[in-house]
Amino acid sequence: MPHYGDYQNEIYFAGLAGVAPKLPVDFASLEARAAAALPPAVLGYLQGGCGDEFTQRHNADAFRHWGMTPRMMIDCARRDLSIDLFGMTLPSPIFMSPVGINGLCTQDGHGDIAAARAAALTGVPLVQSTLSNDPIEAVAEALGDTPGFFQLYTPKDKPLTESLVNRAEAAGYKAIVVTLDTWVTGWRPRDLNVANFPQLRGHVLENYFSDPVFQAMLAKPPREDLPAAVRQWAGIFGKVLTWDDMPWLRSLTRLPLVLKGICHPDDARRAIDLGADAIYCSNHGGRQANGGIAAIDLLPDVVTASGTIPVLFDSGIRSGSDVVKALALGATAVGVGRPYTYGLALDGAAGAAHVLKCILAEADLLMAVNGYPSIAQVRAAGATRRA
Ligand SMILES: Cc1cc2nc3c(=O)[nH]c(=O)nc-3n(C[C@H](O)[C@H](O)[C@H](O)COP(=O)(O)O)c2cc1C
Ligand SMILES: O=C(O)C(=O)c1ccccc1
Repeated sequence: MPHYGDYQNEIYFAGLAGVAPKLPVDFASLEARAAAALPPAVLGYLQGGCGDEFTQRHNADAFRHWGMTPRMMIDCARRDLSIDLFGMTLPSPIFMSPVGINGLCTQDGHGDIAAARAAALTGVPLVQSTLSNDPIEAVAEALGDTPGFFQLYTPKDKPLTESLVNRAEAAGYKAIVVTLDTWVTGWRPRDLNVANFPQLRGHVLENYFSDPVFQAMLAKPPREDLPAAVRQWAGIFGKVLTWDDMPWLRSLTRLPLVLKGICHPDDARRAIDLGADAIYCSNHGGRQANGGIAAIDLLPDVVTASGTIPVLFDSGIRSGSDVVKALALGATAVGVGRPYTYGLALDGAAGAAHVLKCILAEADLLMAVNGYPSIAQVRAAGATRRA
């Protein structure tokens, strides 16, 4: 069983030899470092959100009004952070949320591979976006034995959708995560003010360009006429999905089917009735709709509606204590988004792995101090909303 809290001692002991951690251990310092290092357009796309970014800020701030009560005299010398998901036992309760511009986070343009290596280094599963600078097959290889889940942006073209899902299955991905909230892009002032949308500049489209069904839609290979390929992509990117599409989505795969972007308990119930294997409660980090309620405040009702079906959660996770709170509120597994991308940008796979290790160390030590030896105990203890 990994002892995630040991990362703390590693850091302090390295300090005895005069070595401080290469990257900060807290989100605020990490974000400041990334802001200084990243090209402004990449930073704006990563850091930015919808409208005046109220929902995005509130996602993170809302964790402050949830609290946990420590319990004493419980043997927590060894903590078990493992969870069961999709028939697998995973060593920790976190995963890497899909981020479609991981590819641009490293200078070599292979940030998707670096993210997969970070997953392999930590055992933290990666949800790999459809948007990628490297094809999902290469990303799967870099994952080694660590599980990957494929996040599907459902194209308007059904044969292309089928091809992407078949490729993900063949490459060994363990679940299909269909994102529901991004068939159209939310209003993002930071990107609009500099007229920058990376996909339209030909970035992160490798899964389309490498796909035989997509290639057959073009007169020339994508790299020989990039503007035409990008136009084609823009034309087919986002299918408007409705509940009537669920039987078709369900028929695409035997892998567990996860619906990402569910925020309302009625939607969770409907998804489960129509065959979803897991619910992914998320508001896309406040990038898609502004003015909404913080995702963590929506989680408890979604969990109740989901019964025994697993609930994945992300949006606003910045620390180990955020992870523990989300688990206490009923999440089965918790997604880290922006924090790992900053690590990726600053130090590639090692940087992203550092961020994940810090979050896990803090979560583990919090469980130790609070008297929760396992995730089941965290969940049983719950969290309280402050007035
Ligand atoms: C730059 C960026 C790109 C993203 N790309 C995708 C994507 O391709 N697919 C997807 O389902 N979600 C995508 N997301 C949303 C994340 O999966 C996740 O829901 C979000 O980052 C959670 O918010 P947080 O990072 O503020 O915690 C993206 C998020 C960011 C920051
Ligand atoms: O930037 C995003 O959050 C994202 O997931 C996305 C992907 C494609 C088109 C628009 C937004």
